[in-house]
Amino acid sequence: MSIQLQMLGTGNAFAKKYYNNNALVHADDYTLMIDCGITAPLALHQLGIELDTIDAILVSHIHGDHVGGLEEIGFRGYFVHQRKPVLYIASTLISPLWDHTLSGGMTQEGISSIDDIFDVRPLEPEQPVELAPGLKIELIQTPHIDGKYSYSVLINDHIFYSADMKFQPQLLEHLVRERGVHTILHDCQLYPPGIVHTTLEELLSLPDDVCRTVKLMHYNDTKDDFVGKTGEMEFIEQHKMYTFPE
Ligand SMILES: Nc1ccn([C@@H]2O[C@@H]3COP(=O)(O)O[C@H]3[C@H]2O)c(=O)n1
Ligand SMILES: [Zn+2]
Ligand SMILES: [Zn+2]
Repeated sequence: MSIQLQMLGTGNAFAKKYYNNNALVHADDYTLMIDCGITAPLALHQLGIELDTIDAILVSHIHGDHVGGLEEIGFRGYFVHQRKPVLYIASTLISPLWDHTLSGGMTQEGISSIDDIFDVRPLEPEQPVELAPGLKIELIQTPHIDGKYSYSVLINDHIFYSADMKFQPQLLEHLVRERGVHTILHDCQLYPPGIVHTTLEELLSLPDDVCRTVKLMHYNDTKDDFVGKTGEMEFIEQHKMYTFPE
């Protein structure tokens, strides 16, 4: 079965032309949302996608452009739909997400923990989980902010979806050459220095066989200036539906 991917947004944290870098992954009639940033509820609305068509949300790390929409989604589930959204999240991120991000806005009578709002399904890195027939995910811990956890996602063994991450050429080579990854969706900082992200320059330095698999996302508003300057790597466009072989 093929996987369909639609980015709700492809922008970086400060982009204004593009929504936050969040994705919908469709496997048959199951839909997984990867990250739920500040702009995710608006992007869903603009696309005419109802919340109840999303089967689960997966969180890569705790930054606003990746989790900032969870309060709205959680409250809508609690007060409007009387349904807890399913939340796949690395076990190390559960307490940071609730204690440092969500609890300030959401704690009230009847709501005292993340489990009151979400159907939390803890994940461990390198332990694949089948979410639905035809959709398997595996978290891979990748470096982003020193001292904080962040997890990229391997989809059906062959599609690597980067969380925000510093350049990891050895990991990317390993994924393509040893693990059969055919598509790498990678965050891309167009201007150096990357510091907490991978730059276009770094991605262009990858060997050809790896470079060929890379598609660029999480870019800034001047992305059009770089069209034709990214070698074999193409920019993923928000809202367009892409089909990848399994
Ligand atoms: N050490 C840091 C930490 C964060 N940042 C910026 O803040 C953004 C938070 O969301 P992001 O998508 O991870 O991108 C980060 C950097 O732009 C940064 O530039 N340097
Ligand atoms: Zn980000
Ligand atoms: Zn980040």
